[in-house]
Amino acid sequence: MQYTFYKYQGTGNDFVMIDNRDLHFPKNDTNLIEKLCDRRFGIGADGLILLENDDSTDFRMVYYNSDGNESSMCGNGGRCLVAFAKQLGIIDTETTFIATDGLHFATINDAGIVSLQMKDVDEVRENDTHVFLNTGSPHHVQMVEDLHIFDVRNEGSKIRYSDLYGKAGSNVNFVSQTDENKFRLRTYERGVEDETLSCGTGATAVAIAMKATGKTNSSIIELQVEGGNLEVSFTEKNGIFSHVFLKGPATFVYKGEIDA
Ligand SMILES: N[C@H](CCC[C@H](N)C(=O)O)C(=O)O
Repeated sequence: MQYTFYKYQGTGNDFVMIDNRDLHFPKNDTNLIEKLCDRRFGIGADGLILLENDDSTDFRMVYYNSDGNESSMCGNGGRCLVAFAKQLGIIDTETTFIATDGLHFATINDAGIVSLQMKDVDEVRENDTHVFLNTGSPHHVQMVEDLHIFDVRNEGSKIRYSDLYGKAGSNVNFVSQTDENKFRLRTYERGVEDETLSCGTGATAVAIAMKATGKTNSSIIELQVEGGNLEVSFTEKNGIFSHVFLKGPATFVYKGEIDA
């Protein structure tokens, strides 16, 4: 079977995007999705995203990690999907779409910068070594020294598979503060089972966790990730974070055909 795909990346978190409005794609074929995401035997990506029709919004987002399994919300993938929808002529400069964690409003400017509204966060679980919260995907957040030489893959894997997070596991973010409202993070991603160059729900989780734990008083946070820079902004009232926006570039790389 031949598939047309579009490759996108958002601060180095990369995706195979497929226009599935005609529902031709075999959504339950885990092995096919894993192969398409394989960086040697396939196209190569951290995840695969289907754009589908929806009765009450501009489109539906269906997200798969590179292990081939459907998963929870992907912030960078959501931003790339907005750019893809514009490339297909489905939207112009703003949209509302539906994803596994609910509705998302987003805008895209002429420079391809996408600002994506993320779900509200009403629970930030703090303890002495780390913070846990869900920004559409589950995230463990902990401060580390010497982040630039930290063993993210091994240390992240230990936490992801630990008793802390049971069978479902969690994404794991390691953070250092570089200024009052600036942080650097590196992320071990569940379902990729490796460090990725960026994680949008992770950057969102780090920004909220840093505010919740008093590391910053700002509500506009700059995140340096391995693949670039993201901005997260929010409103906080009585421990509830709303109007949460994840902003950054979403870039079309190439269009291709693959027999698989
Ligand atoms: N690996 C995540 C989903 C993708 C998250 C990440 N790519 C993002 O940009 O938010 C999970 O299974 O929870």
